[in-house]
Amino acid sequence: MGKVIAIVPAAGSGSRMGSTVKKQYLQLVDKPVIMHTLAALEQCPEIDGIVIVVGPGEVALCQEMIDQGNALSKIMAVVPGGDHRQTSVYNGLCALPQDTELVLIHDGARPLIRPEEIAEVIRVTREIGAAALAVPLKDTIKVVDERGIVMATPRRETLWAVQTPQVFRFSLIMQAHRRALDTGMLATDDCALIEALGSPVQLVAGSYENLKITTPEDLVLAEAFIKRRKN
Ligand SMILES: Nc1ccn([C@@H]2O[C@H](COP(=O)(O)OP(=O)(O)OP(=O)(O)O)[C@@H](O)[C@H]2O)c(=O)n1
Ligand SMILES: C[C@](O)(CO)[C@H](O)COP(=O)(O)O
Repeated sequence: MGKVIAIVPAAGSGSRMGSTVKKQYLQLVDKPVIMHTLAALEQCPEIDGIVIVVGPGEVALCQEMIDQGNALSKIMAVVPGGDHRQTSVYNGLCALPQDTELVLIHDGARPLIRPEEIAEVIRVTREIGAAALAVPLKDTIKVVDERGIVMATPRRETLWAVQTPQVFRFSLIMQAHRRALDTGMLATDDCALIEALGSPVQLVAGSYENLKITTPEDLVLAEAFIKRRKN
């Protein structure tokens, strides 16, 4: 069997957080957000290596942070990202070794992922080729026009909020990204690129705790979840 390598896109600007320090480097209880994320990936026995994608000017800073947090032995490379999440992931894909079998993509800004959830998505990907963690939506969703007038109310039972990790066979995700480059498709997650190929993506029920740190209130929630886990 080939290797399972994680790509951690962490090159975003965090505009919705509105803080001077980028959200992936903000302190969350005992360490920066990104270090929580890396620790969970490190602890998952199914993962063989980790490639981190950071802002073009942050490679040295990130490398230094990793060297200081000396419990991280799986980091293979820190590479510069691009203007969009999709470009950052593609840069990570281009840095993977040839013997990679499965690629696991996990947002640097999702620090509450659990090693056992990661392992389950990997297990399902071995059967299907593409899988992602997700949760059923709790709210009723409205589709609106540009004035905010409601156009439709989709049936909630059909709606899931997709998270990361998203895991793919290496050849499949490479094909999907290259096709997106050719067609100019830009998506906010990697599953959408697989869907565009017409290939199946299996969702795996995850946890509402695996939130993405996006706006300031997410930090309050994440801190509460971490403290509850410590107790
Ligand atoms: N050019 C980009 C944009 C995003 N990301 C990463 O993709 C993940 C999810 O993106 P998001 O939460 O949207 O992060 P930002 O783009 O940083 O946030 P915002 O949209 O608020 O600016 C984050 O770990 C982020 O660092 C990335 O690697 N490269
Ligand atoms: C990939 C993702 O985490 C799935 O929820 C998300 O789409 C990435 O960030 P964004 O906030 O949607 O741009």
